[in-house]
Amino acid sequence: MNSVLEVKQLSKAYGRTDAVSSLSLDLSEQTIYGLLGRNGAGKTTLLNMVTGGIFPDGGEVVVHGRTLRKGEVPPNTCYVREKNFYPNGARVRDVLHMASAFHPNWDKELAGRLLGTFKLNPGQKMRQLSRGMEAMVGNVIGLASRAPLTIFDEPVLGLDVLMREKFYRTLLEDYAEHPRTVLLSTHLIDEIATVVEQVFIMENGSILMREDVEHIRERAHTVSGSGAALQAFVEGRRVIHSESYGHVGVAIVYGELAENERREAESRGLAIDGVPLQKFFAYLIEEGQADA
Ligand SMILES: Nc1ncnc2c1ncn2[C@@H]1O[C@H](COP(=O)(O)OP(=O)(O)OP(=O)(O)O)[C@@H](O)[C@H]1O
Repeated sequence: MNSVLEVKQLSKAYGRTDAVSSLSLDLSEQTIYGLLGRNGAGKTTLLNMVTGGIFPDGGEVVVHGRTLRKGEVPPNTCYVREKNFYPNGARVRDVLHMASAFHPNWDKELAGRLLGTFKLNPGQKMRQLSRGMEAMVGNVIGLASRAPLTIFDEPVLGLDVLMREKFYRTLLEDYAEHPRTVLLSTHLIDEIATVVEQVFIMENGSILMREDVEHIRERAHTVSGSGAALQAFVEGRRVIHSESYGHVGVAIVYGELAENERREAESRGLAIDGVPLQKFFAYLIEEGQADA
């Protein structure tokens, strides 16, 4: 598959803070990706460099095969920021109209329909919108742009559960008919687990893991039982996290478990369960910090 975005050894420091350090990643066409990381992990700094908002200290950004020059905004890309500044007095319809001028694939009919779906009044002034409604205007732009590379930074922040679900459902429906590359940056993995195909887990300005969501589900296990049996079972495996309560222990193990390995665990009185992705993500980051 063709590469839509290549980030090569990208770095950006603010004073002594390495917001992004020598980070590389690549996104292929027609795939939905998640960029996951806690507050301050460096996601927004990375996205700002990818979309030409800030210039890196080092490294390269290649969008649709072209290296971005200083100050250049990447072509065929829509970036829905977490925070936006709108002209004074601008109304929802004005903001959509402005956005339509930047995106050659803009679907006016879809934009109009989405305003209805998300209960937005086109005549309302932007500064009168709630935080969630303002985020939704950005999301309408991201969806209606149909840009070959569409990036959403924390798209559901400030939205209620119903609106979050509506946004994800609409994204998937539109993606099914108009596949493109979508990157969703968030700190809420469970919410996007059914939407994204691959995730990049970011911490301290670096990528800790790049993995298919399905693989994470298949490979992340909670193994629990007597401490001695658990100790023997996890020997040689990747243990992301472990806890013990007296003689009983719980370990989060990452890796494939064959049928005979499961049977072996059961015969030792160990129970094997899945791991909620948000928990896995938190443990992985803890492990990364312990290793650092
Ligand atoms: N303009 C700036 N000046 C100084 N430090 C900054 C600036 N922007 C970001 N940083 C620092 O760089 C690091 C990464 O911040 P960044 O906003 O990229 O993280 P993030 O993953 O997007 O976090 P969040 O989810 O909270 O938005 C943080 O330590 C932050 O304090």
